[in-house]
Amino acid sequence: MNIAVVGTGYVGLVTGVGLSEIGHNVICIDTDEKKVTRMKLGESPIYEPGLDELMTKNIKEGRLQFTTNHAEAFEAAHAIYIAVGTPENADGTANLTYINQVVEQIATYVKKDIVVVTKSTVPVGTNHSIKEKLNALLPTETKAEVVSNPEFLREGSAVYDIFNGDRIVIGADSKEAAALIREINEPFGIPIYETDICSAEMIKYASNAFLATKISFINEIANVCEKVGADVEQVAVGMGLDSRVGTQFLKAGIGYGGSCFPKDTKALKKIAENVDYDFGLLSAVIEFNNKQQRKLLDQAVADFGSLEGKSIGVLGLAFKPNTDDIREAASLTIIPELLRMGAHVKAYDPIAIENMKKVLPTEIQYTGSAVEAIEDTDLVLILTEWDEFKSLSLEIFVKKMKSSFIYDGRNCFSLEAVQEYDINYYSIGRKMLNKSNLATNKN
Ligand SMILES: NC(=O)C1=CN([C@@H]2O[C@H](COP(=O)(O)OP(=O)(O)OC[C@H]3O[C@@H](n4cnc5c(N)ncnc54)[C@H](O)[C@@H]3O)[C@@H](O)[C@H]2O)C=CC1
Ligand SMILES: O=C(O)[C@H]1O[C@H](OP(=O)(O)OP(=O)(O)OC[C@H]2O[C@@H](n3ccc(=O)[nH]c3=O)[C@H](O)[C@@H]2O)[C@H](O)[C@@H](O)[C@@H]1O
Repeated sequence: MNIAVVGTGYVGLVTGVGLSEIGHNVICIDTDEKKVTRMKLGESPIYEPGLDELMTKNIKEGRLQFTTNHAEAFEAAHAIYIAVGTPENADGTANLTYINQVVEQIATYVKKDIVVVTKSTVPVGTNHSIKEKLNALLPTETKAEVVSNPEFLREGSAVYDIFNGDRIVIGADSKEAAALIREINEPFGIPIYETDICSAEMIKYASNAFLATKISFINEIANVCEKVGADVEQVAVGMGLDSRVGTQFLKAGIGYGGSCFPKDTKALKKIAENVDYDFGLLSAVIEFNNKQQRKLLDQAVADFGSLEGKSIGVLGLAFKPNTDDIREAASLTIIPELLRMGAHVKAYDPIAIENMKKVLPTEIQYTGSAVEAIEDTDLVLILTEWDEFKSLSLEIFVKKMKSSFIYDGRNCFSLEAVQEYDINYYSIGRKMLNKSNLATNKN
């Protein structure tokens, strides 16, 4: 099958590469010329383990091409996938500017019947309005069908997810269009769930909102655990043994970030508001997550008093490990606040430093290693659970830091391991290991 994929971000590029790997002829279009030039050489513009290799392979085998030219890309396409961004508007609603641009481009360049597949996360009703607009703009003899095919991949494991997802959702009103998209996807060997368009659009938002709720729930449990002397890690294991609860997404920490959970929870709240429904539970999840992202900061202020003049090492800038994405990361909440309070910040991340430099170019002292970031510091904050941090020897903290205060927002170390050292260790939902009575550190 010939497929055109519009937009080569995390979703478009990985989808395009995945579809070519299962045998389709794929042409990916992006308006960003620099990106397209790199991709033609087999270089991924995003950090995603395994992606470069798979791109190069499929380019060489002649199934994967890149262009900035929509007309060329649409010419032979049996289906056009839309995978452009749907960022957040200031009021929390989804911004459909890029989607609308693609609709115009399809209407301008498509000359035959076409099936348009929406991969982007869009509010319920968007696919119906895409179909209406297209059929109004296309010549009368040409017909467009629209299929909602939301994406569930995670950044950092996107290549794995595209071939090993739990389900592929196909939302369609037309049996023929649904059959075409089923046929395209069947080689993935992933269970396919067919439904109507509105339900497919809602499945995407409901899934992300549910996962965000699960994270906020375990984080609230963690906060109570700290106060009653329970250990959230053990509580999560015990809860997960019940298959109705499940073991995943019960990792307590400093809240969820990334380009989707924060944006999609707000968009769903707005979708409900637009039909006069107050989604109170979701509002609480969003509000609580904002507080949880500040948790280490609040704890540091409570323990140290003023942070002015303190040297603080930050380990981890990305919103989660194995990605260079810092969108809505806890680091973006915490670091500016530390700087405002007069602290000196040294920061290290294995791959997200370049992205952080675009936001805070001079205010932070970026280091080339984790060890340099912790050297001579009064306090270290761990914001992302990179394996590189988890495998650091705890002795290094004792040797290199001015005084060994580690505030771990991702529970990278076991309490048993930390207990072996002279370290003051605060983590999420677990006992605080307070070796040198923190009260004496207050300014
Ligand atoms: N990032 C993720 O892990 C996931 C994202 N999603 C959803 O997928 C959609 C895309 O997200 P990302 O891939 O993160 O976006 P992104 O922002 O990384 O990439 C979008 C790309 O589209 C290009 N573009 C914009 N307008 C264009 C046009 N008219 N023609 C050609 N290219 C155009 C941009 O230059 C950019 O390269 C969003 O709706 C998002 O919510 C869904 C699941 C996972
Ligand atoms: O719509 C999307 O864009 C995607 O959003 C998430 O994927 P992603 O944001 O890449 O990453 P996750 O692994 O879900 O992590 C999101 C955030 O939640 C946090 N998290 C996750 C799991 C957990 O147990 N605890 C926890 O705090 C992570 O640290 C991270 O900040 C979903 O997992 C994907 O299914 C979805 O396709």
